[in-house]
Amino acid sequence: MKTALTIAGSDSGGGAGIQADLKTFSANGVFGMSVITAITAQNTVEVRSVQDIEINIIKDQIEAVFDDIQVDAVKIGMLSSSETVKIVADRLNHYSPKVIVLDPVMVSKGGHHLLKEQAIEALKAKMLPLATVITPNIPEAEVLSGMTIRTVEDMEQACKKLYELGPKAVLLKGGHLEGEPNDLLWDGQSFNWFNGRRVETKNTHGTGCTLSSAIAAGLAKGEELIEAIQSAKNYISIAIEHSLALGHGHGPTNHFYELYNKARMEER
Ligand SMILES: Nc1ncnc2c1ncn2[C@@H]1O[C@H](COP(=O)(O)OP(=O)(O)O)[C@@H](O)[C@H]1O
Ligand SMILES: Cc1ncc(COP(=O)(O)O)c(N)n1
Repeated sequence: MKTALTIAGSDSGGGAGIQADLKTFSANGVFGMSVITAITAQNTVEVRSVQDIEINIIKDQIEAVFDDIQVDAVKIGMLSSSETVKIVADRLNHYSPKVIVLDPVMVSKGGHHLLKEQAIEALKAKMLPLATVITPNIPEAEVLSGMTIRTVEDMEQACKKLYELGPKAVLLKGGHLEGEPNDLLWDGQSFNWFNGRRVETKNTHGTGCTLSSAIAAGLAKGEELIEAIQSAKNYISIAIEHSLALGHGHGPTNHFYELYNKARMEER
């Protein structure tokens, strides 16, 4: 079985972070492993508190996995501090996994900062150049590129600017713009659009985590980047369409809709 490792924060509410990543890996047929960088006390409404995990423990988790188990793809989410960015980058440089999908998580849907401002420069300098693909949303791409993004032309320009920072490809997610949620890929050669249909729902907690983990799962299975993104886009679209109205804020997506649906059909 192919494997994927998430290096990210824990979401007690279960919809984003490590929990979303492991559910996504499982739903997409790869064996999931995790390195926890921070623990968030979080639900669908808010992040109440955050404890960063000690740097040595982050290092030990990464080494424990890589020293023993084949890692077919790495997905990176919440990194929280510049110290965490640096140790993760250092260890990934050492083990050089074939695939690194970097979701440059910065702020939760409720507005809580999940990456300290002082860590943004370290993320740009140390992590972006290691990535097979980065998956920023519009606000994250604005911070990383230093430009405002309102139109399709802005999206194209931002992709090119982010590509200059060193990743092999940039997938800029259009979910935060008005209109259809279309995502744009730039791989230094050409643009590819992955189009979606907007679902009118507030239950979008963990959509970014889920998309990036699904891309990592596809790449772990040996799919080409475009194929992996297309199947991840199909997966997240279904997960949002059947999202769950749990909690009082932004509910989670439905990671196992297809499996539950198949099981129900077979029962009939
Ligand atoms: N309401 C929606 N309906 C359908 N797809 C959506 C919706 N909102 C976001 N998406 C898609 O979900 C994925 C995650 O995007 P986004 O919500 O922008 O990320 P993030 O969680 O990092 O802010 C993207 O493919 C985006 O186009
Ligand atoms: C621990 C953790 N990591 C990431 C996110 C971002 O979630 P989203 O995918 O909705 O941007 C989150 N809310 N909590």
